[in-house]
Amino acid sequence: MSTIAVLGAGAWGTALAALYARGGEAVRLWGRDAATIAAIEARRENPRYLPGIALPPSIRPTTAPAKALAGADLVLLVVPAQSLGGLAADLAEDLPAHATLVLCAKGIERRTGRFMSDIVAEVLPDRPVGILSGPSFASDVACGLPTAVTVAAKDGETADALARGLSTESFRCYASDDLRGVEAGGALKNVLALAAGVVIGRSLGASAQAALVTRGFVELRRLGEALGGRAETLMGLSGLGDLILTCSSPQSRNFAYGAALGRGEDLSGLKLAEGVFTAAIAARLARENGIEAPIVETVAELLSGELSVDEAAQRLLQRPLKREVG
Ligand SMILES: NC(=O)C1=CN([C@@H]2O[C@H](COP(=O)(O)OP(=O)(O)OC[C@H]3O[C@@H](n4cnc5c(N)ncnc54)[C@H](OP(=O)(O)O)[C@@H]3O)[C@@H](O)[C@H]2O)C=CC1
Ligand SMILES: O=C(CO)COP(=O)(O)O
Repeated sequence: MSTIAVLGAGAWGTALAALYARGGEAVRLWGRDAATIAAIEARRENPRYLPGIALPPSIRPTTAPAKALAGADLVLLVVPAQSLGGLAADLAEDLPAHATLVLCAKGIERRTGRFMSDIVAEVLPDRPVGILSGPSFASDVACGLPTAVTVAAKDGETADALARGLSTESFRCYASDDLRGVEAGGALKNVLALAAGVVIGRSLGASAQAALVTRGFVELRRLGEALGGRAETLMGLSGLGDLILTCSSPQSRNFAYGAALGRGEDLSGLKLAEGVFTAAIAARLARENGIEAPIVETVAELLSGELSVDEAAQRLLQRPLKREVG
């Protein structure tokens, strides 16, 4: 049995806590919001982020990071990408010496262009670090529905050990030593899910959706490779797999955000959509690396208000014709 500290009591942190508690691990769930933690303690439910899903009674919720971390073998960091640096710095002194960190956010730090593993390597150097990414909606996982994801680390043995430790009967983890490929896939698919949502929200049709997702995947692969990932990783669960999931389901918050944008609705009060924070920095990284990424760039300009939805669609349709491959 492992002792697992899950840091971040949002939808994904709560779902992972439920998954591993059900699997018989000792799970502590840390959240900064006292009301949410009190509700989990009292009602075995996270009413704010996973309403209606019963949580195992063995989860130990807390607002004290030191309590969550004491004796932990695995520490799952499950806060939004833009908050990871601050949280990692705050934890430094309470982290058990032997604990392996598993980074679960999907994004790129918008101010610096750092990936999640870069942030943690700077703030907590010399720590074993893994990335967990792949098609996995929190509510599915929290309910025990099956899926498969990728767990990556810099070296294959650490990745293998993490994949064994993090797999359960319903949650199948494949190991990878392509850390950058896995984190790039997870971050970039969110930007493309926004675009797919816009297509559906603006009623441009299922054909346009399929065309956009396919050309979006070309961009994900090109940019992911330019940033150091491997093509086969980007074609795996954390790239193509998660792209298929989030570009086709309104259950995806990124897709739902894009759909609301496409319908011209008020966007305030929507749930976390990581692609909103990643789009501009992904577009910048593409430009800096000489990568053609018109969909990513268009999403960034749409979000910044430089383009309207119809102008964005026209811009993509009116690009010069070219060969499909090459
Ligand atoms: N939901 C999903 O299906 C999946 C999500 N992910 C990824 O996991 C990450 C987290 O997403 P998710 O849990 O869904 O997001 P939610 O919006 O559901 O929850 C975010 C949680 O992080 C907390 N938080 C935010 N900022 C900080 C901070 N500075 N310090 C401490 N806690 C903080 C929030 O606390 P508070 O309530 O106090 O604001 C909240 O508990 C994202 O990168 C997402 O892409 C990955 C796979 C699946
Ligand atoms: O990453 C996810 C599923 O794999 C969750 O996607 P959303 O953040 O778009 O809801």
